[in-house]
Amino acid sequence: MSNVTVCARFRPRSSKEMRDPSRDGVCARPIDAETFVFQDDKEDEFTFSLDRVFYEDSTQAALYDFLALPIMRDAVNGINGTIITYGQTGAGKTYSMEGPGIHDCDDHNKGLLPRVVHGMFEQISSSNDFARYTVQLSMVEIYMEKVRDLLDLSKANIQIKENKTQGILLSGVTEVPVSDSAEALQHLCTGLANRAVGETQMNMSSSRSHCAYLFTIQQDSVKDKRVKTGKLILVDLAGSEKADKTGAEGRVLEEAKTINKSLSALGNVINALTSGSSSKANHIPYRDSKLTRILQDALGGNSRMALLCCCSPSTLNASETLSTLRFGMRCLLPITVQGKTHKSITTCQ
Ligand SMILES: Nc1ncnc2c1ncn2[C@@H]1O[C@H](COP(=O)(O)OP(=O)(O)OP(=O)(O)O)[C@@H](O)[C@H]1O
Repeated sequence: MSNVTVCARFRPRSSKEMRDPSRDGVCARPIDAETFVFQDDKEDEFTFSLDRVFYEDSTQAALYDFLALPIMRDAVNGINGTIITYGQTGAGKTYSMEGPGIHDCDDHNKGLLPRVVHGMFEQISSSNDFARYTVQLSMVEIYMEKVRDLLDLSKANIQIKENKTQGILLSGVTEVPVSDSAEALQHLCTGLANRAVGETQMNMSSSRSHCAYLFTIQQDSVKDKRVKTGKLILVDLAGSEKADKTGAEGRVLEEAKTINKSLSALGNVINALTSGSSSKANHIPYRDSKLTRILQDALGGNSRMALLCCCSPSTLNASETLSTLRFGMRCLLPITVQGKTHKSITTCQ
């Protein structure tokens, strides 16, 4: 992977969290735009440095500009990209990805997904006359290792295939051609409404499934007939809370275990990609989960990825936030500090 960005975002505290009197109620103390000091349940302190930290007062626009805009631009130019929100349930993944609603929310609150859609069509319409673009949209949900088509709920078990020319394919998945942002947003709303219907049918919560928005952007050059294709995938992951902490039993426990397995598969894949070795011996375990298999093209090769670690700033959720941040640190590219290569520059104090 040529480029990976890892950021953290602390959402504002909820009213319940505001009432927590311990240690001012917050577990992170900002140092600057990349660094903060984190205090865990035992009051041990850790200094975290990431590519960017978005604190409680950060805007959706700032998040988009730093994290998503460069990846969207590259995707329009044929470079695959992935944007992922990670974190425990209620940490702000969906708010960051969608905002309060895809369609009917004001400009200020709009999340990454509608901003990416607007930005993509803006870039396409401002491009020169020598290229013709087509954009296709698919939307799937991964629940209990089954891939479900959110644009056609009758396709409840989509198979993942690979082909030499097109790479990873979701066999038979609905791909709708979209020619402007209004059309794309309309389909995304349909997909989200279907997701809610599916939840009721299966008696599950959306926080227990991964949701992936897939854009395939094809650029046909009028001049030299060259065709470039960029795949851009946005993923709102299932909540990352640990199975043993939820006190779950039966199906809920199975759900939690399946989610944990796929999230650790994702961590292992990104870790393998960023651990530096480009030799053939460096096996990338894409096949360990449906999630990593779907993301294979958008993560491997000459691609870009941004991971947003969504965090509660509250001491009430400190241990979950610490594991979210540790996941993020595993995904960072090694950094060379004073001649030594570090996986990250996290330090325990
Ligand atoms: N940056 C933010 N600014 C304002 N409110 C936020 C922000 N982030 C999250 N929230 C609010 O916090 C609550 C939880 O956020 P959200 O639903 O996005 O969490 P989540 O991680 O997606 O949870 P789940 O896994 O259940 O989907 C929501 O009420 C949301 O509006």
